[in-house]
Amino acid sequence: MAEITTAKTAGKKKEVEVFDSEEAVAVSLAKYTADLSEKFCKERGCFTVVLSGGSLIESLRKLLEPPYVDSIEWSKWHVLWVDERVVPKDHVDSNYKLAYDGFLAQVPILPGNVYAINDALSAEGAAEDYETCLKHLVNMKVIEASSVSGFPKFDLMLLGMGPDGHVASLFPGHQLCNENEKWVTCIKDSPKPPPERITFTFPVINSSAYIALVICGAAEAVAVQRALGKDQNSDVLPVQMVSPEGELKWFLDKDAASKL
Ligand SMILES: O=C(O)[C@H](O)[C@@H](O)[C@H](O)[C@H](O)COP(=O)(O)O
Repeated sequence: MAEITTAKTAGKKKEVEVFDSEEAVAVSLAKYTADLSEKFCKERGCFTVVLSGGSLIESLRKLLEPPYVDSIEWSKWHVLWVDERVVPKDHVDSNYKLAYDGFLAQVPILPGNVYAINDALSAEGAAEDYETCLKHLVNMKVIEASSVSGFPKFDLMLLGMGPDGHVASLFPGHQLCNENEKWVTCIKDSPKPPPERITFTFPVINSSAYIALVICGAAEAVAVQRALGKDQNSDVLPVQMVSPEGELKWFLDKDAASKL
């Protein structure tokens, strides 16, 4: 049985759900994503979904099966990345390749609605180019603009977390965690290889309507404990800075939640 904790602070809703297994996380994540897809396709005529790299893509596998594979309005999806490694799109480290091979190639999302980074550019160039792409999509009203922050407001952001508490390519103690003007920026000294990446900034992440933080495995348990337990440590982990305008839901398996 899943354990659920829900809290509302200053109008923001945060829910933490602990599942018995990664399989149960994947089942619930598929329903959560499909329900939001239905809501936004009905309300806005499209659905903007932001992916991260890592194990998240594997956790989306239930969307590739009935009933969701047939019921989701895939042609209304617009897919972007919260972070990407600065490597060619066919490189083993590419988040695009990971998502394409493991997910996108198996559903009828329109190729023109999949926004990969320009892999012909430098890290700085790719970040600027991606920000320009976001601005265009906001102007076209594919992506909403937040009336609170003015930053792009994605319908659903799907985030993983590293054992050190990083999200996207925003690492503990790194100055990029404090970037508050740019929409997309680059890092050239990522502690997790490869070193060059582009990433959305916290103002963009936190303007989201919905964020799912999907965390499985014992390696992440200490960071989960620091973020959700009674933490005495004054250093704030990037994952603790995730605080969307809309709703935040943590999907944890019991190993990730083992220190709570
Ligand atoms: O490009 C990346 O490295 C990812 O976007 C990164 O932020 C990832 O989501 C976390 O590191 C969690 O990865 P795991 O789920 O594989 O632990």
